[in-house]
Amino acid sequence: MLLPKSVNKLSKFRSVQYRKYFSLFALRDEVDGKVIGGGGGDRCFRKHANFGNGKEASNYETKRYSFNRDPAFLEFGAYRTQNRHYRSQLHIADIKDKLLGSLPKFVKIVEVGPRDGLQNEKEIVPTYVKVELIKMLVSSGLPVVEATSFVSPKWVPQLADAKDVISAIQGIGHSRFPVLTPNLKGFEAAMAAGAKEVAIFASASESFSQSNINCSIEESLARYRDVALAAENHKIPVRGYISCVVGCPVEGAVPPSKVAYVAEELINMGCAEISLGDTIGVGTPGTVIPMLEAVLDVVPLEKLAVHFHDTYGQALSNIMLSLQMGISIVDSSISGLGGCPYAKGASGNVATEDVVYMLNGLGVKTNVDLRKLILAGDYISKHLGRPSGSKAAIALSRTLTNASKL
Ligand SMILES: CC(C)(COP(=O)([O-])OP(=O)([O-])OC[C@H]1O[C@@H](n2cnc3c(N)ncnc32)[C@H](O)[C@@H]1OP(=O)([O-])[O-])[C@@H](O)C(=O)NCCC(=O)NCCSC(=O)C[C@@](C)(O)CC(=O)[O-]
Repeated sequence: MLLPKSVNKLSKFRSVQYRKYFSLFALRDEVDGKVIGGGGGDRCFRKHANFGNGKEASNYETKRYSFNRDPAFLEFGAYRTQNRHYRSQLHIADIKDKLLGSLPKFVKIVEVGPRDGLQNEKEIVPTYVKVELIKMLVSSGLPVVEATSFVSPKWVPQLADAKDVISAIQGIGHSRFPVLTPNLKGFEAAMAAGAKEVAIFASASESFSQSNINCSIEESLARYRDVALAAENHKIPVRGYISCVVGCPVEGAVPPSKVAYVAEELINMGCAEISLGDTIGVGTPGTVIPMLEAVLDVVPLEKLAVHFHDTYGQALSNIMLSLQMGISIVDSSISGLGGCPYAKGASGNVATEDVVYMLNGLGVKTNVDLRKLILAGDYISKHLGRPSGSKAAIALSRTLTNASKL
């Protein structure tokens, strides 16, 4: 391959394949994901990062790189030694396009920490702490913060203050605050408290349905039809969850066809969105792909959300492949809080900070400010008296010297 010799020649390349090449080598700020540099290899990366920071690189090393200061052209750079000429390997862009070309440009993050994250906490978290957490999450730019559940306080004592939480967050920011409602009783209580969106939660596993909501899958679907109808009358959007989409703590592997069946029932009753929950975090890309394929056969892509727990450390890889399959709604929980009271051993959801960090690195927009997110995680982790479950938050808190001063 001949290296282009002039900017004019490069411009020709740029007009055709600029985006591809540029993002292949883009170096992004680790916190906000903004592009600060790029290049065709480690060395180009470093040099370009220097320019991105506004510093002139004037040492001998610099001269050995063939690159232009315009970030758009850097990817065409090459590294030469006396014996070898290292090229930018433009064909790698095809691989990148194959692997990442289908990623959505924007991902909507549904923060479930105040509900899914806290519902499993044994010590009751005071209402004011929940409200402050929600305010901090809203200020980070999260578009949806699932706030609480209107379930039986005997079943989930931690969320017995649902009414107070909802009334305290009325009018905060521009985020939406859906709440879980297992039946008409919960729906009516949610409406009375001022909730404007609800979520219903079915399961693809019979055993889990029994242990979580004390009824069979069919009974739950009948209840949810009533809730969905009531919501339609109130012009309230309904989200439908399906638990155990890959595995169940009692039954083991769950067939994708069963998930597809429940998903279609939920769609038919009017759910605006279906969130697929790997409740016990056993899924891997190998088991998640067939499940998503089965559901995509009956639910439009834009209505699907993924909800991965990170029990086996698989959540980010499962999210990545979901994005590659075109899904653009991802549930996550601040600091990786959570677990389900009716799924023993299930750990928290994937941490929101980790998801945002990954999406920033991929150049996928979320409109979420990772610094503010880290502050929210810091707040709740301190209250709970344990370290954050987010690896990105822990690592960044070290480098961002004092997170509370950001
Ligand atoms: C569904 C029920 C209520 C059935 O519970 P039940 O005991 O079968 O219901 P019941 O109708 O016989 O009522 C029993 C008592 O609960 C009351 N009750 C009944 N409904 C309500 C209500 N809405 N709000 C407040 N109180 C309620 C009702 O009034 C009665 O009170 P009593 O007469 O004994 O004083 C119960 O099983 C329940 O509340 N379960 C909720 C369990 C739960 O919240 N699980 C966690 C959420 S799901 C999840 O985390 C998974 C997900 C979504 O994140 C996705 C994933 O990761 O997989």
